[in-house]
Order: sequence, then C-alpha cells, then structure tokens
Amino acid sequence: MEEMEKVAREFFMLPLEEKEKYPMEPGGIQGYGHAFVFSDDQKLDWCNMLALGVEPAFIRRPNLWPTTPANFSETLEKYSVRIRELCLRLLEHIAAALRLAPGRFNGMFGEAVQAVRMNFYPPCPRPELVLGLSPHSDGSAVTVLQQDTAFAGLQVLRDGAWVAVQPIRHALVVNVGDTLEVLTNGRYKSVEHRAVASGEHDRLSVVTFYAPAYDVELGPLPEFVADGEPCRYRRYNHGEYSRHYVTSRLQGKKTLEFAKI
Ligand SMILES: O=C(O)CCC(=O)C(=O)O
Ligand SMILES: [Fe+2]
Repeated sequence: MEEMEKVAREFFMLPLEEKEKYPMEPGGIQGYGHAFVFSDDQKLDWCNMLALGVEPAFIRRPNLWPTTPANFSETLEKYSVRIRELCLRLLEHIAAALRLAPGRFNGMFGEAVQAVRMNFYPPCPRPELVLGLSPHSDGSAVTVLQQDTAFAGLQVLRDGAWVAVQPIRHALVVNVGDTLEVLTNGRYKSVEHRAVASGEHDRLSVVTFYAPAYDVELGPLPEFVADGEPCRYRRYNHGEYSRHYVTSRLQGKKTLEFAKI
C-alpha cells in the first residue's frame, strides 16, 4: 500500500507536460485528466485523475501506464493482484452474511473487470466553492479505496447527512457498488459518497473497482425475489450499464435508475 501511494504521488508530482503524455481522451475513461466532463460550461471537480483498466488483459491500454516513476507499472501490477484477492474474499463473506450458498458470486461476473482510479486533490484556495469529487455511487460490485491520512476528504451520505470517513493508517475502505445493490434486490445499498477539497492539504486516493465483465447480464438473484417480494431492478447487460454510467454526469445515485423497475 505504501509503495502504491508513493508511486502514485510521484506521478502526480510530475510536470504537467509529462502527465499529459497519458491523456484521457474527451469521453474516454482511461488515462490522466478529468472524467465525467460533458460540456464546456460544466463546473469541474477539484481533482486530477489517472484511470487505468487492469484486468482482464484486453482492457489494458499499456500506452497510458506511466513509465515514470520507473516502478509504477510493476507496483500497480503487484498491488492489483492483492486487491483482487481481497475482492474475491469480500464477496465470499458477503455471500455468507446474506446466507447465500458458499461461493454464490463465483463465476457470476464472468471475466471480472478490475480498474483503478487514482485521484489527486490539490489544496484548494476556495474549498467551500467546489467539490473534490461530486456525489455518486460506484458502478462496481465492490470498491476498495486507499486514502492518505492528512485530511478526511471522503464523505458518505447517511440518513441524509454527509459523514466524513476518518482515514486510518493502513486501512482500506470498502464501498458497496451498484451491482451488489441490484443482485441483492436492494438488501445491500450502494453507498452514495463524495470527496471534499481542503484549503491546506493535498490528498491522494487510490481506488479499485471490481465489476462484472461487460458481456454479463444480471438482475436480482432469485433468492431475493422469492416469497412474493417485488423485483426492484430489471435484468440488464452490465456493458450497457457501464456505458450509461460513464456517459452520465456524477449525480448521486441517479445512474442506478437505469436498472430500477
Ligand atoms: O477520493 C475519494 O475518497 C473518493 C474517490 C471515489 O469515490 C472514486 O474514485 O470513485
Ligand atoms: Fe466513488
């Protein structure tokens, strides 16, 4: 984790022209820049991102993996293997907690997609005027987030109020994403969250999204619509949901309406 934080920070500290060698194309989802920008007059979030697809191999864009610092790719590779193991274990525990058959989620995501987004929030002269990252839920099944400890920038919406997630050294934050909300017919709710900027501190987060393959079709599991319980989400193709997600502005949990009945 420390090594990952170090190389990510080193990357964001590079001169702009160096970082711009890995540009996120307009409407693109990988590379360095601003995601979720759809118009010239949109107020931007106070954040720079480097987003990279990691698994399966065909989603990788090797030309967008920074070559400086020199050990960036190797570090991300090692980190991602470990985080993937963690995601699989989390899903096993979630299945147990929901009293599903052991391994119920195994294979359900096809060749699961793992992507990483590194967010760097510089200190902001007027933090009351902008957000670091607008409110949203993640489109993933689970998200594993690492953040540095200088400033509590991540907030989750609980009972209508924003609550800061206090960073704990060497601790990871796990967020439930939209996919789990759908699969569990709403028993698990994807968490609405945002990041705020700080007037004094910069902040780095390294965020891994673990999600179904694009060709997977999913909907609420039969276990959760038995006994006449209404089915709250329709079946859909996850690739379509992903496209819908990345072509919409971040607006709380609005993207999930795509799947609601
Ligand atoms: O920086 C953070 O803590 C939030 C990042 C986040 O929610 C995301 O990248 O989806
Ligand atoms: Fe998020």
